Order: sequence, then C-alpha cells, then structure tokens
Amino acid sequence: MVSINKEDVIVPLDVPKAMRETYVKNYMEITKGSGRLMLFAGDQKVEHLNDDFFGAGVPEDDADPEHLFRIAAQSKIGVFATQLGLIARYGMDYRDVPYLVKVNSKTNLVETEQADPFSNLWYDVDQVAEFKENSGLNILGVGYTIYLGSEFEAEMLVQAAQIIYDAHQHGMLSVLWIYPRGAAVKDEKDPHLIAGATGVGACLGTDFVKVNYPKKEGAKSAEIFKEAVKAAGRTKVVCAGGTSDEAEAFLKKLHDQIHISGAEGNATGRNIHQKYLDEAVRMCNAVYAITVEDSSVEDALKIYRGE
Ligand SMILES: O=P(O)(O)OC[C@H]1O[C@](O)(COP(=O)(O)O)[C@@H](O)[C@@H]1O
Repeated sequence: MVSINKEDVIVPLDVPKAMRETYVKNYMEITKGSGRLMLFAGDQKVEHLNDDFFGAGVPEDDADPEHLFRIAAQSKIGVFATQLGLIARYGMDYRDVPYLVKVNSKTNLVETEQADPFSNLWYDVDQVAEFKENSGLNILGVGYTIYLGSEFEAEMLVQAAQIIYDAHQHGMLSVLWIYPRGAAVKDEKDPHLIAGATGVGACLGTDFVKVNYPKKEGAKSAEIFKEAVKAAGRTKVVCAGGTSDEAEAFLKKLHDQIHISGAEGNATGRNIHQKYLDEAVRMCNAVYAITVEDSSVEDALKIYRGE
C-alpha cells in the first residue's frame, strides 16, 4: 500500500487560498490517498465512435453506454472520465461514482493523413462547476486532449491553459491527454517526443498528464519512458492503456510503468470495458490493486481471476 498525507500534496499557486482545502480533498480522493491516479477512461464513444463497443471480439455488454457506469460503480477506481452529456444521462443512478469531465473530444472519422487533428472545447470549466452544483455529483476534475504538433496546436494550448487555470480556481484537478499527432509528427511514440509532451504538460501546470507509452526499436519501453517522467517534474505522468491485450501482459506493463519508469498511475479504457461486466470489474480491481494498493502482478492476477 502506498499512501500520502494531506500535507504531502503540493498545491499549485494558481489555486486561490480559499480553494486550497478543496483541491487537497479532491487530490486525496482522486488518488485514494496513494498519490497515484487510477483513471477509468470512458471517452471513446466519441474518440473512436462505436468501433470499441460493438463488433468482433467485443462482448455485447459493451454496446450499452451504461456498461461503463456499471463498471465504474461496482469496481475500485480513482475516477471515471467521460463527457458531461453522458454523465448527465446516467449520473442520477450512479451518484457514488467519482467523475472527471472530459471537456473536449473529437471523432476518428477524419484520418490524420487527411487533416491535422483539432479537438475543440465543448464546455468551459464554469459550466462544469455549475453542473457539479446542480447535479450534486462528485466531480473531481476536468480532462482535455491536446494534439501537439497539429496545425491547430496553438488553439489547443490556449484552451488547455485556460481550463487548467479555471479548474484550479474551483479546486478541481486537471488531467491532460497529450498526443503528438499531425503531418509534422513523424513518430508519435518517439520517447524524446513523448518527453517533450510531458514537459509541455508541466508548463501548462496540469496535475496529471496522460501520454502514450513510448516505443523504439531495440529499446525497452519501461526504460525509455523514464525521460518523460523526469521531464514532467511535479506533474504526474500516466499512460493510456491502448487496445485490449491479454490480462497478464497488460498488468505486467502497468507494473513496469510504475516501478521502472516512475509513472504515477494509469488511464485505462478498452482493457477494462471490452469485457463482460463481471470480468471487467475484476480487471478494473486488478488495475487498481497495482496502481493504488501497490500490489504485485501475481496478486493483481489473482484478483482478476477471482481467486
Ligand atoms: O485505454 P484506452 O482504451 O487506450 O483509452 C485511453 C485513451 O485513449 C483514447 O482511446 C484515444 O486514443 P487514440 O486517439 O490514440 O486512439 C482515449 O479516448 C482514451 O481516453
């Protein structure tokens, strides 16, 4: 078990004095007192349309958006990230779930080869705060995606800066998804470029930055990922889960990211929700065990197998 005290939370100076306590409370809650983030990612209904939710290899449970809420409610998680509209439709039946509102999103219909990606803002943070107030839901933070290197990078950087600043005004946390992508980007998974991305996250002052796990011919990803963790400084780095993998390999990779690279959590979607509910809940609890409870891969696998 890893744990931090309230006093260990470094409160950024853009959080007003009156909101410092709220920020610390949200930080402790989103990390379950571990300092590490277990983010269950459920924004793919926009990002990947129905590709992740229906078709060969995807259990039928996943075709219904409520599957995501059932998993979030029945498993151990730090936070469930999805779009505000979906939360508004289901939140009344899932009041105990901790939420993170993804404030921008785009589909994958236009390929990167056709046009550089731009993910525009759907809601500003004041609307998220208003929604939190009106719904009474436990909204701990906001999330935003930047496509670094896109011709629309400048717009996304400004929007990200504003949403982080505004989130901090409300004592809410920020998670940036930063993916280098567009015609100017030769290799999205280049370790040096990923480290550039986490450094941008640090300069934007985000609490957490989520990037893809770097890949380089002949190199061990867990080793080359260290550059990105270092570049992020006080901003904590987590990795996207990627396409569904065999459970043991996925859990081992996550364990390496945390214990070799120095990542402070995970942001996992498909590897959890592309399963029937019972298995999805066990997988989610296994991911949580490695992240928050500091379990070994063997112990996490026992949780996954229901032993
Ligand atoms: O664990 P997963 O399914 O990769 O989800 C992690 C994140 O990556 C995304 O799927 C987007 O990734 P891509 O744009 O690279 O496809 C997000 O929608 C999601 O939050």
